[in-house]
Amino acid sequence: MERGASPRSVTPGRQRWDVELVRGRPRAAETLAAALGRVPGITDVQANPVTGGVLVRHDARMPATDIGRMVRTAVALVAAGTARAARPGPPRTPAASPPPRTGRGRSARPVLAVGGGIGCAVAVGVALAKGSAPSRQLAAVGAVVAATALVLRRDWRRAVDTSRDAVGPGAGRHPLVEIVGPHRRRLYRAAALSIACQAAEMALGTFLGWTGLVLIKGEAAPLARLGLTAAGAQLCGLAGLVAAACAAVAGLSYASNLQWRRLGQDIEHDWRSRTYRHVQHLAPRHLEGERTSRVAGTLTNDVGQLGAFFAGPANDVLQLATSLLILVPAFLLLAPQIAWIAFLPIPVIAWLSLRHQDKSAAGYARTGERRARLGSQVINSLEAGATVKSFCTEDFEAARIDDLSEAAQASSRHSDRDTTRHAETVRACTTASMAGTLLVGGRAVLGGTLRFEVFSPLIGLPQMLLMRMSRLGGIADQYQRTLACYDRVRRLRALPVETDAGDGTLDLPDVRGEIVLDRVTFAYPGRPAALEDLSLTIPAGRVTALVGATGSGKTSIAKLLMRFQDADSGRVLLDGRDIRDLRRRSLRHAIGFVAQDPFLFDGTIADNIRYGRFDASDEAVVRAAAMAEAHTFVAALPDGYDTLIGERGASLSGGQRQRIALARTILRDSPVVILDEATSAVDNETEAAIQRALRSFAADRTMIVIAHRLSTVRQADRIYVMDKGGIVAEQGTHDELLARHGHYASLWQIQAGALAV
Ligand SMILES: Nc1ncnc2c1ncn2[C@@H]1O[C@H](COP(=O)(O)OP(=O)(O)OP(=O)(O)O)[C@@H](O)[C@H]1O
Repeated sequence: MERGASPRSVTPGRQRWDVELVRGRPRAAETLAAALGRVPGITDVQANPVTGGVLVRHDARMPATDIGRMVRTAVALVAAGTARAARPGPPRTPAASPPPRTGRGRSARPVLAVGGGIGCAVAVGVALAKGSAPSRQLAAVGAVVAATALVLRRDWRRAVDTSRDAVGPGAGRHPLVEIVGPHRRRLYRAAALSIACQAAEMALGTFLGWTGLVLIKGEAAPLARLGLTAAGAQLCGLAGLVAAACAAVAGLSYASNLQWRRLGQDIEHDWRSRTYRHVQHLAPRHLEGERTSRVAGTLTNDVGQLGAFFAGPANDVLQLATSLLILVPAFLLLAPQIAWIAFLPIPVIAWLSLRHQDKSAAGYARTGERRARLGSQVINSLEAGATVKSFCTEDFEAARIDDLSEAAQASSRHSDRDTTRHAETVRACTTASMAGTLLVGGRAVLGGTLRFEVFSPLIGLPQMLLMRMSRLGGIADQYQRTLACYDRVRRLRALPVETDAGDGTLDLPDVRGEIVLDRVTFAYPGRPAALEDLSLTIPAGRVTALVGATGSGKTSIAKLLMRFQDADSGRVLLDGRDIRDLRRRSLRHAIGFVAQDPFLFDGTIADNIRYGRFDASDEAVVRAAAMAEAHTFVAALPDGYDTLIGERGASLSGGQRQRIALARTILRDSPVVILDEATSAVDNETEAAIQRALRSFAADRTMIVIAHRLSTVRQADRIYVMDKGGIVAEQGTHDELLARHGHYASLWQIQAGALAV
């Protein structure tokens, strides 16, 4: 690895890099992306601060080594800039400085914080050295509280700042506030119940302490003050109070746990639905760069973690805070001389937890990334089961998973070591504080400055608190995981959805279906042009065929018509209207499309044919199936149209799948139909039958047939023969093209077997 940047994959026009510098640093990621984006020939740069991955798309004609050099130079420059920014020194140039914040400048904050901290420390020092006993104790506890507040405030602000640096919805608010979103009411309800439960638990602890006092000293003073003077009466009274407190704790704990869990589930459901809806509306080009399993991982695991944090650790934090709010005043009031030692570990633990969080952030991001890669490979290998078996590469695949699993395990091992060390340090702090409270409190009791009856009930309470605090390590861990997951969710939601510049609609019965490509040039990011200055006309109500060399841009034309992609220059017109002036939904309703590799859903055959026209009658389904030559084989199945076909239609043959997909498009009855190699997997005889059936279907609509098998397009009204680089080499009817003795004619001869004779 060179200066923290190493190439992960290099393909023509595209390189993926792992850049340590940007991991966990959104600003550095943005700067690097902006710097590289300005390099001529680089068309697109995406730098992911969560994973440290940098995707560079560039002109495929540029040598990969040049791009590599530029990436390394840019990383070195950004690293130098980051180091300069981190050092105190001359102010940065305005271009490199972050935008000014509102109110007091950001740079003033540390100075104020340090100034304030020094001021507080001096005040505390003076009070401790010169003050009276109560003021000394107050100052000590005040220092503990102030230190805790400073540490927590720093973390809160940092999370908000990171959020502000980020892109997408919710940027600028604390992630936890953003995660709760519209469920604040339930959060408040759950919090109120938790607080009440905590108070009941404290009361129970106090009553148990008093019971001990009655047994040891014969009476508990607070009860005597209430009129219960006899030990027996006090014990009976205490039994009642303990029973009531127990019932209250049980009831409140049940209700609050239920509320927290419901909150977790609501958050999970809400984020999953919203994010999934967003993903459904993403522009296809944005999803092409993402691995499906990675997106699925975000929608399941990451979103699950958002809910899980509120179902568990958030409740723990609140209980801890409530305990503190009750105990700090109680101690200050009743036993100020031991308050500082009882609460001393709080800022220490808070600081340790946040330092752990700093250290573990990159680790979690790395582990998440490696797990995503592992998950993706597992799914890929399973889906490629037949290929793997036919190539006898089971061992190779197993070794591949082994390696990825090992890498994921190694990075979690590292994080686990840190997490365990942190948890144990926290436990050591809490135990030390417990011992310290006992010793200092015990000395105060022996010295007569603290009454035993006060010390006795109080001693159990901080223990309860400290036990809870020992969980702070785990809570910080969960918090960190949640932030990492939230970041991934937010990045997914920041990908742009399809928007409509125009708001034109189409009245389907009025669509004639004339399509014109007017000097269209189109290139996939970082690739040479797939279509170059292409002009062609597809007449309305006719069958037009696109044939020609593989990779000559036939499918790309279909994608432009459907607006899965947009032309870089030139226009695509439908009935004389630029399709960019139309609403996408309206345009897509007007076009039926059978893709080269059609997707069938896990469900019945009827469900799949009905997909997109869910209200179609059974008769209409059967008619469409008959037209696609599917009815005979479907009717022969034991369950007919109710046959379950498995994931992606796994229990059907390739040709059967194609016919179901064709029936689905026929049922949709759109005025324009594009068949992209729609019958490539069916035998010649069946295809001829489909052609005959489609003739009546095509009578009043525009059909575009993309095919390699020329017999499929023989009857077309016009045939365009495409050549590499998306240009039209020849055009005409089948007979006209044969008469030209050009490319089409030789293709026909090859396919007809004439040359073989
Ligand atoms: N998603 C993509 N990203 C980058 N390049 C792509 C993408 N899809 C297609 N291409 C490239 O665009 C060019 C045209 O591809 P297209 O699929 O339109 O060709 P085609 O004529 O339909 O090929 P075939 O007959 O093999 O289906 C090819 O060079 C291909 O590699």
